[in-house]
Amino acid sequence: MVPILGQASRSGSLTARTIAASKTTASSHRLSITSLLFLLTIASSLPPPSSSSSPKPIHHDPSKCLLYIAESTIPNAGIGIFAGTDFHSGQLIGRDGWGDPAFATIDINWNNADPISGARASKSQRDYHWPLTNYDWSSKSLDILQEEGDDTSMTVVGFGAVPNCHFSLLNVAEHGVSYDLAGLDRYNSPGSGAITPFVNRTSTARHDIYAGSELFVSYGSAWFKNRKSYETVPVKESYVLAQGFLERYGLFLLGRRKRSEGDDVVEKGWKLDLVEDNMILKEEARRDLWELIKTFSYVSRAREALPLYDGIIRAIHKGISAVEVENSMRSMDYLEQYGKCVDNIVPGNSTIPHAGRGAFATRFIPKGGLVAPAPLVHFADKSALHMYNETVNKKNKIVKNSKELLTTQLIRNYMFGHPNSSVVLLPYSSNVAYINHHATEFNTRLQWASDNFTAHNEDWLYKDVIHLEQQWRAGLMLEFIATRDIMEGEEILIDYGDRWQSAWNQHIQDWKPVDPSNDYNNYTFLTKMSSDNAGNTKYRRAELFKLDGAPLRTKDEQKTNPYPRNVVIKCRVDLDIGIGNYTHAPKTTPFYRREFVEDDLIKGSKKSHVCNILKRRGMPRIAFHDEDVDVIGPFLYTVEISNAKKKQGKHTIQENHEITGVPIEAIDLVNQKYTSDMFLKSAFRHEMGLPNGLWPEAWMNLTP
Ligand SMILES: C[S@@+](CC[C@H](N)C(=O)[O-])C[C@H]1O[C@@H](n2cnc3c(N)ncnc32)[C@H](O)[C@@H]1O
Repeated sequence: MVPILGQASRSGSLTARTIAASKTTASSHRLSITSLLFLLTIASSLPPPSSSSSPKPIHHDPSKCLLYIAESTIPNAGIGIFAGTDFHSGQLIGRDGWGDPAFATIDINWNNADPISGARASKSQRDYHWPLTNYDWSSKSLDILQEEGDDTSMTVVGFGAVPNCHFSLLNVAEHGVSYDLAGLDRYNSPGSGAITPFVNRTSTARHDIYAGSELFVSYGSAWFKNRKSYETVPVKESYVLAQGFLERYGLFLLGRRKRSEGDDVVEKGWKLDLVEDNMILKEEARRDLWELIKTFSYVSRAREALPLYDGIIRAIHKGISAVEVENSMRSMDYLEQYGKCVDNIVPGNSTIPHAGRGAFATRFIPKGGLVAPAPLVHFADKSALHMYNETVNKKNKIVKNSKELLTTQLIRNYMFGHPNSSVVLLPYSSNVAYINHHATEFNTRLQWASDNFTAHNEDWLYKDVIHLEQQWRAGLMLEFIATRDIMEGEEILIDYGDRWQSAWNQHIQDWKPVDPSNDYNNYTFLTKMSSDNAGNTKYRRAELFKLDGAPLRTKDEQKTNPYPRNVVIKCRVDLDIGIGNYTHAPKTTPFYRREFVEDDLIKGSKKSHVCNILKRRGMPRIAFHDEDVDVIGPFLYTVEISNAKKKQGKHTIQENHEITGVPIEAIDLVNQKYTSDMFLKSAFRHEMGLPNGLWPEAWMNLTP
């Protein structure tokens, strides 16, 4: 993912009203600045651009390579991802089993803070090199209920990282992740805590997609609005404004521009008159005018959304997105010649003990063939991945203890590195993160991208680490190549190298399962949690209390039969339902009581609140006559949510809620921060190695 780049310059802040009254000498070849300003500001809020609809039937052909990476159709946007066949509306993008993993990075600013003052590093100031800044997702956006740490950011490789965002062409919808430990348990596997449990993030087609189309996902308008260097990139509303502008421009070309409010000159069918002979400006003048509009120094997102000159009339007739779609397709010949297939592997359960998941071939791959491309995000300084214990500084502030390095972020296990180099590399295309190691029975090897592919700057391999540090955009690529014929269904394996193998051997030797009768001391390595653990009984993974089908315990029952301290109860309810706006901040905390409604589940999926269970009631017995069994229906719960904070204008309002009739689907038991397996002291951490001779000499800046 390298988002669309807009022009960086911006000047002035002209408002529509102040200049809309300017008169335009439309017949004149030379345009005055006021007429230009008029044109620049007549944008109005007409309906959004209509999407193109093609009569061509959709034909999904799973025998083809379903997805390619290739140079994006957006200028300067690096690589993008393209459909290799048609996809029906709603269809999974990829094939069965396809789903991307997400990696939680924890307290990255705190861990990179100044060790003396405790001043946190800031991502936006980029005072440490954290190139995933532009790839991070919030836990909420991935439907994750369990916050792993105080400040968690999620990196999603594959569809969370490769596709670009183009708000008028969004054709792919992304979904939440699942939580799944792949059977690696702290009580039975040395692999526990070494792999990510956040997996299977799927993507589906928002509408029918034709082969050759570039795929676009939404980063959300806020992504662009929060980043200075993207201040001119069009967001959703920019296309509405630009389309409105075009409609008025079309009238202007016919000499029928609106003179004042209420002047109804937009008669039906006027667009049919938009032919050369009817236009009041000659072709050359129209071209100059458009050139002026597109290059005038007043830059805005809406202006950047306007089409190029050749697309104006089509955009007026069919909508801007219809024109953009035409420009965002690549031919199959192009994709086969210049693209790289990312559909040769899918995730599955690994054949290797304790490894978790692996990657499996979807088709026969001949010896020497491309298994998968691996575009890379480079980290110039791997110490950014360090995680420290805490200490108290002179000002009584909890800061990192830079002398007590505890471990490194989990994502390190998914990176390539070298002990003599501060550089580490994260492959970010789909499914390559799942490729496991075998020292002898590997069937795949790595090489640098060989054909000057757009995503790979070979010269970076010969430049030093300082040069790499200055590059904030991804620009390197490895390729996974078959070392022998690989059959459909075989697990893809590479050799991570001798150092990785020795580290794993040592880990297996040292590893001991957690003692289930006394593991509260083990469940986190951070002393910041230890006061919370004091006197606690034991740890049991939260979700298990729901899976075993037992009714959830009420607050009263928990007095004698408590859940372990690592368990947090969360309710998915929408606290706005039935509550209007406040005209002023209330003096006492308002209390609301109501019955659970279906809308809670729909809207509440992203609104999850820590809650208490007050009461439980069983549903009447239900008889399934066809199966001739009686079953007890699920329980319904009364829950309380205390001191829920709500922002309204400049006020922060606290409310208390009691909601009755809450079904089990809306109640989640999640693990408290810092208590999941990735925080085990014993969890394995080691980067993967590249084959001898592949790691660039120019990056060897450390002595081991
Ligand atoms: C790049 S990831 C591979 C995908 C990973 N298996 C998963 O489920 O997400 C590398 C990690 O997988 C596990 N792994 C890979 N090869 C392994 C092997 N041969 N034996 C045990 N664990 C392995 C280790 O935890 C390693 O740190």
